[in-house]
Amino acid sequence: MTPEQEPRGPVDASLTPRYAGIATFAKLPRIEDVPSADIAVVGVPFDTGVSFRPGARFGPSHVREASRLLRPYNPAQDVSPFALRQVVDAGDIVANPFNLAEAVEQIETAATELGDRVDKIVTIGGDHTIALPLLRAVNKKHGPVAVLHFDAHLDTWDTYFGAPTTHGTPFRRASEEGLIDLSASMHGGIRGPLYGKGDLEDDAALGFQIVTTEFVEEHGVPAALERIRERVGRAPLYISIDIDVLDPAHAPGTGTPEAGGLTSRELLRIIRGLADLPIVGADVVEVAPAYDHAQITAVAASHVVYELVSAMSAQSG
Ligand SMILES: N=C(N)NCCCC(=O)O
Ligand SMILES: [Zn+2]
Ligand SMILES: [Zn+2]
Repeated sequence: MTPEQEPRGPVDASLTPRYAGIATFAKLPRIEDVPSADIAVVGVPFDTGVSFRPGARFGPSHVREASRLLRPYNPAQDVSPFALRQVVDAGDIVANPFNLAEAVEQIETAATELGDRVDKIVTIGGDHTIALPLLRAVNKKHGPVAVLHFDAHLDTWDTYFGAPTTHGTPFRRASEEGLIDLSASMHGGIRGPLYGKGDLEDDAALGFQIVTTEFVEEHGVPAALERIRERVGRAPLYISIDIDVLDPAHAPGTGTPEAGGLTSRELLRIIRGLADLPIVGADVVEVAPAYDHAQITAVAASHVVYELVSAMSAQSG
């Protein structure tokens, strides 16, 4: 690589204090500032699809603020993602807060266009509704993908107040549209009260399998990873992470918190254990800063994004 071809990394924290300057993700360059990019982090500030507490529209900027402290070498994966690939912050996708259908189209269009410019995208939400247009965009590029979905919630419910497109329904809609390889898809970290037993039956009928939080507690991360890896195989993999998969102690800043979740340490270990899989895209959603304290949730989310980018960097190219 000639020096001009070398990726432009984050602002050097030994020359400019981390707390100075505008917060792009990890102080990385903006997409406009480099000739081309391999991996883009993009925000989708949108929360018109929520069933309970609003506020995830402020998630992207909150996660970027907390990402200032990330450093360029990731010892857990033995990789320097920002040196290996050109990683950029692609800013925020504009999504109409007053018209959910239009917003969903805007997100699909913008994610498709961005997907034409870069190899892989990690999206910061926004509420979980955005996974539907993101999967539509991914499907155009890769066909049906295995979906590994970490969440307290199934998000395969049918409708809320008659509305089919909400943050509780993206994986039902994506399944119906054939966007997902349902022979290789799985939920991780599911827990908490449901509307009825039928929720689980409906979910299984769609084709999903589940590794619950209880399974992780009972058998540990290695056993959970074994089940996940057996299920997803080597299919192109999309990872969707609802930050409420974490215990509210680890992620209070979210709209539909459920007690008894994973620790951030467990989630980070799980992602690291998937780092060699063909991850084609990912999202981290449902960070709602109004309920956060001391950036607890945003720090966790920023590290989750960092582990995803690290894993992708070893595969892109
Ligand atoms: N995707 C998230 N975070 N939550 C879905 C919860 C839907 C419900 O209120 O039942
Ligand atoms: Zn959730
Ligand atoms: Zn969710």
